[in-house]
Amino acid sequence: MKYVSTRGQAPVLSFEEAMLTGLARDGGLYLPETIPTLTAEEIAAFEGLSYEEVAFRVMRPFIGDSFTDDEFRDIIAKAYAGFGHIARAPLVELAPGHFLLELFHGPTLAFKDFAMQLIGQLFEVALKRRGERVTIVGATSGDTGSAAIEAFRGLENVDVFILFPHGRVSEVQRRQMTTPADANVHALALDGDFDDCQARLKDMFNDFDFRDGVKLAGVNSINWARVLAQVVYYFTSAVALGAPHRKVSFTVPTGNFGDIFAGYIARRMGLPIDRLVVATNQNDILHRCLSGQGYFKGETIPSISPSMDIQVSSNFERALYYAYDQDGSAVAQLMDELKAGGFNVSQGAMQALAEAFLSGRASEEETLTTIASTLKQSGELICPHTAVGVKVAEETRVIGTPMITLATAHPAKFPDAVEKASGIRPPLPQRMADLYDRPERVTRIANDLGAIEEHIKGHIAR
Ligand SMILES: Cc1ncc(COP(=O)(O)O)c(C=O)c1O
Ligand SMILES: N[C@@H](CCOP(=O)(O)O)C(=O)O
Repeated sequence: MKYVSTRGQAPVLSFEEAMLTGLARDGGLYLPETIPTLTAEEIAAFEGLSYEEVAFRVMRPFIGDSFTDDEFRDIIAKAYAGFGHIARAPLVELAPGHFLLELFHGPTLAFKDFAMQLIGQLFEVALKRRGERVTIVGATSGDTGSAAIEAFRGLENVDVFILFPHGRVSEVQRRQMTTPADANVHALALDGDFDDCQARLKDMFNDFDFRDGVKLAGVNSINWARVLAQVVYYFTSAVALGAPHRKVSFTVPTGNFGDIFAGYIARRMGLPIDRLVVATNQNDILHRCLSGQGYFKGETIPSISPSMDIQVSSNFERALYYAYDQDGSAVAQLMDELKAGGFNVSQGAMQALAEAFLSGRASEEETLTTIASTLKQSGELICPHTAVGVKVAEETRVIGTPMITLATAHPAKFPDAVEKASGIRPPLPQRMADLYDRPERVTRIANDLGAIEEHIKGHIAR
């Protein structure tokens, strides 16, 4: 299995190399050269299997010879052992035909744990075997950062630096990043928004002296392994509702487009997905683009679903690559135009995107109302990101086809918004009950590439 860049100018790599490399050296994102498929019989056979076994069968064809079967099974087992639910990703019925896929039973209470716990194990095995050490830098709007810290804290061969937008994450998210005491963990509060954090991260990858000097690695969904791990729960949930014998639809609260893109991959692997719906908050650049208005950056307005406050949606580049018939130079041209403010999508590519995705948006008011109405109708207390999904799913689902909305975070990560909407302040799980009492450790940093690079160079373990 070989991996190629969306911009067509970077070395072709193995799974392990692509995972450790992060951003391609031409600025693009790695994708498998071909997408393996599963037959209807192979998918039907997932029924009744453990999450771990399905994870093995779905991901194995993408791994090539980077890990042996025994190694890979062992890694998967360790990755999900700490989840607080035996099903790992349980389904809950909200209303007849509308289901929530609860993705918040991992250690940091968001869907990011599914991929991050896995790649923590994958990195550890690969780095030990190679005798290498890496510097992981991550950009976060709140959830990737805490999941990465949890997955990599205390590991011998890794330093972790997380850039988060100062004042734009929830207090729980911030404390999850600033309270771990491990020496290899560094939380950096950047003066800017998430797009600034992600832009500086990509700048670091494109600064080859720095990149090679610190052995930079990435665990954002830049990293293909992150997306791959998220493909699995599309299969487990769809099969639980009758796939491949019937179609199912998904609505995905979306920001950086990694989670919905994993659904797109599941469909291309053979999972019969009917509707794949992108749900955005008031930062609705993706909804506007999928509605035919081009992809033009605006100001990011802070919302009550802060993890989705994103304008430059990294994985949309991967969707564009397929929409433009895998033409790397066309994608590179669009990404150049994006630097100058945005681009229009060609008619053919727009048609391909429209065949793949539907979209919708929820305003702040609609998000609050949905938290309240969902509680009233089903007894489920949901986080604001999930509420964006539920609202859009209700508008786009069709009778006769089950709709699965991805519940991407636990409501306790966003207690202020949830309390405002429902009157209930969701408590943190017992194991995190002292989060507000733990001392914080954080460095405030300017939105300046040189300053960030100097800080990292001065703080990596030698
Ligand atoms: C809770 C939550 N919901 C939804 C999203 C959006 O997911 P994605 O960035 O994969 O589109 C994020 C951020 O990634 C998130 O943290
Ligand atoms: N919402 C994310 C943003 C980063 O997304 P990623 O999937 O590329 O890591 C977050 O919570 O940090």
